[in-house]
Amino acid sequence: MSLMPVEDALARLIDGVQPLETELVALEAANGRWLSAPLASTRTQPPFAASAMDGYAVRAGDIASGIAVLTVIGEAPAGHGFSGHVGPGQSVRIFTGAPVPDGADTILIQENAERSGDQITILEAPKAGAFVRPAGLDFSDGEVLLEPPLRLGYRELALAAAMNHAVVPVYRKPKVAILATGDELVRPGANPGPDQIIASNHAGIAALVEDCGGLPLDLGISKDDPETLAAHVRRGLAADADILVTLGGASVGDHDLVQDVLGNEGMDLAFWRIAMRPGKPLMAGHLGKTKVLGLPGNPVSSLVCGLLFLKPLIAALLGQGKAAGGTKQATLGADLKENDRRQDYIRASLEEDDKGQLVATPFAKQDSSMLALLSKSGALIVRPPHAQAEKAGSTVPVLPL
Ligand SMILES: Nc1nc2c(c(=O)[nH]1)N[C@H]1C(S)=C(S)[C@@H](COP(=O)(O)OP(=O)(O)OC[C@H]3O[C@@H](n4cnc5c(N)ncnc54)[C@H](O)[C@@H]3O)O[C@H]1N2
Ligand code: MOO
Repeated sequence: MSLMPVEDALARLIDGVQPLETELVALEAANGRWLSAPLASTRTQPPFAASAMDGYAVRAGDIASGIAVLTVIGEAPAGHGFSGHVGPGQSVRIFTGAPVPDGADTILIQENAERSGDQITILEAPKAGAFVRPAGLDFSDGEVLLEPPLRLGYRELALAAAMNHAVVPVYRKPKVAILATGDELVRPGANPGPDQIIASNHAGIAALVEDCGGLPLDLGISKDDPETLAAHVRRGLAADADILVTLGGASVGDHDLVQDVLGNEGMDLAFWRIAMRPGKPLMAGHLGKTKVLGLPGNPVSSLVCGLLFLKPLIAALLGQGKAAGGTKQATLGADLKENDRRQDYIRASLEEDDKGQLVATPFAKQDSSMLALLSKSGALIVRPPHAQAEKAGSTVPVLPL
């Protein structure tokens, strides 16, 4: 049985995937969304030379000539500029954020002035231009400050607001329908029968979808019979899912019906069975406009395949092009034996040694049903097919989790 290399499968899955449509969303709803077009400022910020401190707007020339006392001729709070002109020997009471009045060019902070009526005595002379923010210090009208690929977070949203955008263009969230399969499965919180277990993959994959910027859609659990499975699949298609993820039923057992049922529904198969561990029975195809990803049932296989395949697929739909590999180099913390033909993703702890170097130590047990072990893992050590035995202390690529 030939198995497809991981890189080939990933390329087949991602190549030619076009980003989804753009929608305009209010800033309040845009946290975590992926920007779909460059965003230029509609303003210069600050739009005028502004005071950075509370104090007095003065003339640098007066200070240089050694004047010690100035007359206060008006006031400029933030939002209310002083409309007159500051002449020699004069100053204006000013507050942080207010426009520096015409004629003035320097701020004397109030701690360094003593006021008496409309006179101030300079206690400590400011440097010329002190505490004045020139117009455009932050950015200028027309400047492109945010560009895709970019996920909008708190800093970007504050900046978009300062640029005077109330709405931003973002890619529509990919809708990911998730369907678990198996007579043995019940939802978390239910009472399992004696031969049943709790369906766990759904919760993990849905969270991963959200982390990637997608919208998970729960299609529930289908029994292992073709009609029920087909009905669930049709519900996913009717909901206009961009991606249909099936969980389990992807292997070769008599009750692994997913591929047959999807085939009957008209799926074009792109690939099935990958040279990787965990995750060998991974399957992909498309049903009309809906991309289909069949993840293996074993929980760790499901989540690792989600990370390696579903995540880049969602990224491509959100305009991120080819997602980077994301591996780092780490020192191996224990010996590894030689690898077979499947690319291995070995669950490992990840720690920093006293020199700040990452150390990845593989766990002894690697069964693909062990979720507790996965949650303890800091990284997956990536072992290419047929990799030679490796001694502790050598350098290996790791995928931090
Ligand atoms: N004769 C062979 N048997 C198997 C092969 C093979 O090549 N030849 N491949 C094995 C590998 S590798 C994997 S991975 C599994 C995956 O098979 P399926 O995708 O068909 O998954 P199921 O058989 O439905 O389930 C496997 C296992 O995972 C549990 N499961 C399923 N769904 C969930 C869920 N949503 N939440 C939690 N646990 C789930 C299920 O109860 C089984 O224990 O096949 C091997 N067999
Ligand atoms: O691929 Mo399976 O995921 O080895 O358990």
